[in-house]
Amino acid sequence: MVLAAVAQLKSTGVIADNLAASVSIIRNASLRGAKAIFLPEATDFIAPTANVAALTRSDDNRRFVEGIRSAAREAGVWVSVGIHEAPSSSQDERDAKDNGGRLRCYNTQLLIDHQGEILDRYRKLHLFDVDIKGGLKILESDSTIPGSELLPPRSTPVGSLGLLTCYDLRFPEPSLRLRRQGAQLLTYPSAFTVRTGAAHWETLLRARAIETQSYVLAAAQVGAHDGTKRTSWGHAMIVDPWGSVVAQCPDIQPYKPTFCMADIDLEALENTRKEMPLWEQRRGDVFPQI
Ligand SMILES: O=C(O)CNC(=O)[C@H](CS)NC(=O)CCC(=O)C(=O)O
Repeated sequence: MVLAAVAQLKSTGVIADNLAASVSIIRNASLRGAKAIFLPEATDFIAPTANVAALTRSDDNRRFVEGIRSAAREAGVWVSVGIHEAPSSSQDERDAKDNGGRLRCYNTQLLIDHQGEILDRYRKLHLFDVDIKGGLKILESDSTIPGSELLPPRSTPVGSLGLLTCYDLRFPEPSLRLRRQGAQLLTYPSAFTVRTGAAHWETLLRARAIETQSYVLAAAQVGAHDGTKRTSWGHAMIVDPWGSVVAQCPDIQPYKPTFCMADIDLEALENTRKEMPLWEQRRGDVFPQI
């Protein structure tokens, strides 16, 4: 058995503050025995859309990534963290411009090992473009370039880990593909809205855990983000392969940076999979594409 921690915090437009909160969570969770620590989507900053391109390319943002890598190395733990990632070459930068000529970025989850090395950069595949009556209109693709590939699961101290992000949660096909490729845990760093989170968040997380018979690690942004109209749902949690919520962060205001932890029991996971062998029962003859 090994402990995993998921974080809940409220990122602001001040990158250095968000780094300090994240480093403190990494240190405290590792002191309490966690071997892998999961931070939310957009932990580096949440700011008005007009500021996203410049903040993404700022020295502060480079320092953010270096600071998380150092904290992982010093604590000797693995860290997953959601960031805004600039395209790496000037050609990619040109391709990244939106219709208005604005520079876009990737919504990226970094997976960092206990030595501070960045092993994976998962770029969010499904972007949150919605227009819901009652005032929820968000066009993530205005500021974000969609990723183009699912990464194979990565072997970590808490098990074989599949990387996904936030809105990807609504699409079962990548989670099923990752499970077929051997994932035992799925991670969804998120910044769900209050409107959709109240209705769908826990149900979707538990559904993904139940149908893939995997742990689901869901770090989350929480609360009203300064300078924006956005408020995040929080409810960061860990769900086990049977679908039980085995850890959840507090929903008490004022929101403080926090984390919750659960034991990852891979033996119980394998038993669950043996007792109800969904993967031997799938109708690949009828649904070959997964
Ligand atoms: O890049 C950033 O600044 C942070 N990213 C986000 O907050 C993203 C895109 S706007 N949020 C979601 O995907 C929410 C999904 C959601 O709420 C749902 O599926 O219901």
